[in-house]
Amino acid sequence: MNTTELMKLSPVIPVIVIDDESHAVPMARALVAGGIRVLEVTLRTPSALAAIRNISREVPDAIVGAGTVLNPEHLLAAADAGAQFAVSPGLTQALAAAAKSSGLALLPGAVTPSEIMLAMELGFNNLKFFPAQQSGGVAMLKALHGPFGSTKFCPTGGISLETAAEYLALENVACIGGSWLTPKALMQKQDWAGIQQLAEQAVTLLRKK
Ligand SMILES: O=C(O)C(=O)C[C@H](O)[C@H](O)COP(=O)(O)O
Repeated sequence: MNTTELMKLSPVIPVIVIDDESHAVPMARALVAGGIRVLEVTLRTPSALAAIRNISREVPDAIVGAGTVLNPEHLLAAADAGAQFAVSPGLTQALAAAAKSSGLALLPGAVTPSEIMLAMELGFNNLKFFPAQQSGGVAMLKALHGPFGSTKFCPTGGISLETAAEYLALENVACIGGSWLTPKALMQKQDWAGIQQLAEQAVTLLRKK
């Protein structure tokens, strides 16, 4: 799995926070049943690595990766837990080197021209654009398309079902990320049918051209 393939698999990548390890597998099954296979579990909670491990073992149709990967230790722990990709909010040389040597696909974050140039220098042409809305959103991505015509972005941060289509219509946007598919309230209630419905709604409304 490389990031080009990954970004083609789903118009939207849910950004997931797992507070309770037991929620991971039923939540992943609900998203997959709703048509979303690529899942980003953020390493923000103590349950995250166990969640990745359990999803990768028990939900074979899911392609599970780790989000909030901030350093080589996170990346290696994610790979060890069975993550098939990693997403980071930014990029460092150490993280780039760890991704290269481990072979794990990394989607690193960049928003400014210099950050994008550095990422390209380190071998990354598929980037997360984070935080998307706060960094200038659609207008910023349109402006970046001029000098960086071959770079593809996955904007994430501040995007909702209402604004998602605007992003996906851009030539340099391959997919988007968002937390709205797994809201805390539904997770706490273990409302897996509700999460499946959110996934179905997103898939129906957001087919990438
Ligand atoms: O922790 C990370 O590395 C992240 O990926 C941050 C997420 O992209 C945003 O938290 C998602 O943004 P919202 O959809 O606005 O909630």
